Amino acid sequence: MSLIVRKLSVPLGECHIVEDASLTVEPGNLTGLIGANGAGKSTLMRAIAGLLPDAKGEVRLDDITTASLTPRQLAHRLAYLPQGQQVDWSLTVRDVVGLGRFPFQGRFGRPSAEDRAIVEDTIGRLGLSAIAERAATSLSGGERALVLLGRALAARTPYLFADEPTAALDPARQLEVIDLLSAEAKSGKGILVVLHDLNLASRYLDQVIVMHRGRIIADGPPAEVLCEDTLQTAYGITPLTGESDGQRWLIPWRRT
Ligand SMILES: Nc1ncnc2c1ncn2[C@@H]1O[C@H](COP(=O)(O)OP(=O)(O)OP(=O)(O)O)[C@@H](O)[C@H]1O
Repeated sequence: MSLIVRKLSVPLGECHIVEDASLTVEPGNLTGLIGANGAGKSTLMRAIAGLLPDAKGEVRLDDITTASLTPRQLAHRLAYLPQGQQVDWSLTVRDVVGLGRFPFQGRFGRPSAEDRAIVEDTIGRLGLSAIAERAATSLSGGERALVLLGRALAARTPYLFADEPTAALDPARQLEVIDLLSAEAKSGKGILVVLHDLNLASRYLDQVIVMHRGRIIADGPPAEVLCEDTLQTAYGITPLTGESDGQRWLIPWRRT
């Protein structure tokens, strides 16, 4: 059981934004997609999530081709947190998190007791209880990012995609969210996250996939993949690395 992507390409006119991408997201693993701005990470994630009809290639979710699933069937298996999403709806924080349960309700169905319990649990885990009744449009950037992550988590799908879930967060919240995603993975979910923070990638990811100009140039455990050569190709940087508490840390040190 896993999410397997084979030779996925996203055409744009005569060229490709993503070309021949093959990867596997294993349940139990926190898998990261990294690479420079414009490398194709969000496009690849959106294509895997079935949001780009022009994409070519195959995506199999636990041995089922996603092309054969209805949007609702796919939403039962995969939740997707887009990059930097705004909230324009006049809903409370609790309502926005509750939208994550929508695919599990009938057309005119009301949230079940289980739906409500999952929403409260998600709000609690993300530390949002104190603002649960606030209008979502009144939130700070970091609060909004947590609420939208809550919506994706509340779906409780076996696979979760999150595009830069830590980008708007302060350092403590970044650690909190990556710890939470790590715990979700350990509980058996297959999680794919886009990250720009190489230190979080080095310390927390089980598997790192590096993109460069629309192609995957490396895929493996952080200790192997986050090496000088790959980081130079991907970003044109030299890292500074070290070890603390048995974990390897890594910070971008100079441009090369
Ligand atoms: N509809 C489109 N039309 C033209 N160019 C596009 C379109 N969608 C994406 N691109 C281009 O494709 C490239 C990859 O975009 P993508 O958003 O996947 O990058 P990314 O790796 O997620 O970048 P970032 O780290 O900046 O979020 C970028 O150069 C982007 O401008």
